[in-house]
Amino acid sequence: MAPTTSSSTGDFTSEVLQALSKSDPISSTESFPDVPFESIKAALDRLASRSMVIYEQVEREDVFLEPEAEVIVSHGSHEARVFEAVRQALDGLSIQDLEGKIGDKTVTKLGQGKAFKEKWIKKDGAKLVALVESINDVTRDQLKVIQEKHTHDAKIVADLKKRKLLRTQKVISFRIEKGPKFALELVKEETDLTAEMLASGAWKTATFKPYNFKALGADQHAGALHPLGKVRQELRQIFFEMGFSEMPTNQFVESGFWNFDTLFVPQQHPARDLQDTFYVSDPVKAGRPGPTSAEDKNDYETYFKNVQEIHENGKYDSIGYRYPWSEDESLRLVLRTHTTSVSAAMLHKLAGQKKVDGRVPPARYFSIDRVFRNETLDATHLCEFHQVEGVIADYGLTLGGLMEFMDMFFAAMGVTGLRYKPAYNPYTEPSMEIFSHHKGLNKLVEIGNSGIFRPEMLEAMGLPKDMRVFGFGLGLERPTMIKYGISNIRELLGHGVDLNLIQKNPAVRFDKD
Ligand SMILES: N[C@@H](Cc1ccccc1)C(=O)O
Repeated sequence: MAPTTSSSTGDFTSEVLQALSKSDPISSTESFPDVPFESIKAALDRLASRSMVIYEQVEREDVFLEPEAEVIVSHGSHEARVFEAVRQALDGLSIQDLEGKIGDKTVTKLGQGKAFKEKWIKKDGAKLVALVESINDVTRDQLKVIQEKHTHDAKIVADLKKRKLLRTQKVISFRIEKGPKFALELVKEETDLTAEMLASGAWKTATFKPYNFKALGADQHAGALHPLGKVRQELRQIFFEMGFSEMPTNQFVESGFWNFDTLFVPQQHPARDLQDTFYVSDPVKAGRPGPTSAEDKNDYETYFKNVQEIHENGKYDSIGYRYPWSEDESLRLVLRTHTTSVSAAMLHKLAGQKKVDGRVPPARYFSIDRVFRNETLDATHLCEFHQVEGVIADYGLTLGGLMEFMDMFFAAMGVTGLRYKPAYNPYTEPSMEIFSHHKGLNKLVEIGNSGIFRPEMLEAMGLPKDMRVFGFGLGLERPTMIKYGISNIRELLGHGVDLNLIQKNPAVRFDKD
């Protein structure tokens, strides 16, 4: 790289050092009136970081001439011009002639007044005559000083300002003095210790640049949390605080058995149609349900048979659906349409768990994970979404208790004033859709689905007759969109997501109604 001179790089360090060697301290605006503020500041920072100079910023008010004052400096004050015109006319001047000579009515008028007051001229009949040989044009002299120095005696400045001849302007300058390591030359500071320096021994005399611990550092392009992940985390916290434990939902593909049959969804149910469910084409079928680990001692064979029987012939005081149940249909692989398939597996395991005080212990489970439905895509629907699911298994549960629980759960999310509407699910009876009043839309919107699981489902698993199980489900996307003010689901999930939105959305959110 070609060597560059200091002025071509805009580096004023050597100019500053030169100026300081001649007088100390100096003022930046006096020593370098034409150098831009930023260049001076950059040079001073460099020098100060090496203790070569010490500087401080000072603010002062400079005065500048108004256009009228500029005219006075070049032509004399009004009164001086009047006096000069009168003095030059050896036997006096009429007022009209004076006006003609000066060529400006206001200057003539104001100047006359002041010249009279100063006793420089007087009226002699119809004429004006001079009273003195010469005068001192004090105003002009004062303005000349100010034009050069931009400052003067405070009283003079105040007077001239009152006469609207001056304006003031704030000027920022630096007061600069020599620092403890002052020198005329800036020593090159090394930023790296190189192999050459070690080999030549140059490291012994080199000056190293100190670390700048105040530097902000380069942008790290670190990962950012997705809004869905953040709201999911908030919900997990609510569940944990309410005594729930998390279900394993890491299996997106289920058999029809777990996704539908265990939940008493008949094999002809429209939800199982191709239009609603994604079936897996390879492999088409799962094996029969069985233990998920070596420790899993549950009886899957009996359960499988019970499910078949309750569908086909009825059992547990239920007449069932009475249709020829197909094992092939039950073993077809599907992308799970809800996480209730996992709830079913967990409740089945609960039934086989060791009894506590002679009975199946109460339990609370939740999950928040992906489900898949063959939906027509639009601004609020994708063919996959995240389902928030909860189940509570206990004795003596009532529908009123479910409503009270849902009120509490949603209140923890900041949603109050719930309304319930009777609904239908094949696996719950009674079932309720949950609504909340949406202030923005000014109407009730559905925010969840819930119910008490049917005995056909629970007793097939082997759960005791007097155990009741609440279940509920809601989407994670809708509350997230409301909380983050996103109106199109495609901006939240999928390839249309704006990464800026993900990176910029706040870590702390002030929820709006
Ligand atoms: N599975 C239901 C939610 C639900 C779960 C449990 C009981 C009742 C309803 C849904 O997908 O909407």
